[in-house]
Amino acid sequence: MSRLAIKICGLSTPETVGAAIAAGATHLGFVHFAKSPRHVEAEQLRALAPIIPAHVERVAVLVEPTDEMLGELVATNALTALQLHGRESPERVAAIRQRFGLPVWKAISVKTRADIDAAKAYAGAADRLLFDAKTPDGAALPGGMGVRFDWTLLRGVPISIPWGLSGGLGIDNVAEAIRITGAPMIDVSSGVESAPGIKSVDKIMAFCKAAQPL
Ligand SMILES: O=C(O)c1ccccc1NCC(=O)[C@H](O)[C@H](O)COP(=O)(O)O
Repeated sequence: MSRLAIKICGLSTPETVGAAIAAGATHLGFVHFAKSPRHVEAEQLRALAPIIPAHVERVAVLVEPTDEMLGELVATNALTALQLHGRESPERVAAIRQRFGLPVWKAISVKTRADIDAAKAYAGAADRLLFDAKTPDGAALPGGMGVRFDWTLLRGVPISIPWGLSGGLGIDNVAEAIRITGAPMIDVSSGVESAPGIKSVDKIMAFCKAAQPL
């Protein structure tokens, strides 16, 4: 069985980036979305990059980004993937992948089984799907709100490209989420925070341990 991939999302400081790496995270997420308490600018990303070893992936999280915005982030040379967390169409996902030459992930907002079925449209366009909970209507953010969906919706669903599970994961439920879904990758943000946008070193450590019990 291959190793579980763990993405700690919404990082912004050297201390918490270091903690995620030490805890065994395989992927680090950096949110570039002005309304988010986790927003990082391209300059912050550039400054954090040197402390991240090459084997750890760095993923920018964006919501319906313009090409100009993408160009600025990709030019930092700090990234290994782009995660699109808005209403980007399969055509837009494919165009971004072709233009910027990085793997592109598509977040799929899930409330019902139909949302999961609709994700099939991204096969061939996205390099990875991230099944995340749909945030409430009118919410300020499309992710990072600690909302979970019914994990049993993923049971028995054939998914033809790499994928991950996200939304409302935390120290107390991550093992159960993996058991129910068989997710090869998990992603967490608010579940390892002490306040919105403030990552907790202790919670990052505990989460990674809970996800990979010996
Ligand atoms: O985290 C944010 O602030 C954010 C803002 C805009 C778009 C996406 C965002 N986060 C996406 C993520 O990948 C989160 O890790 C994911 O939604 C899970 O969050 P949580 O339920 O808090 O663990």
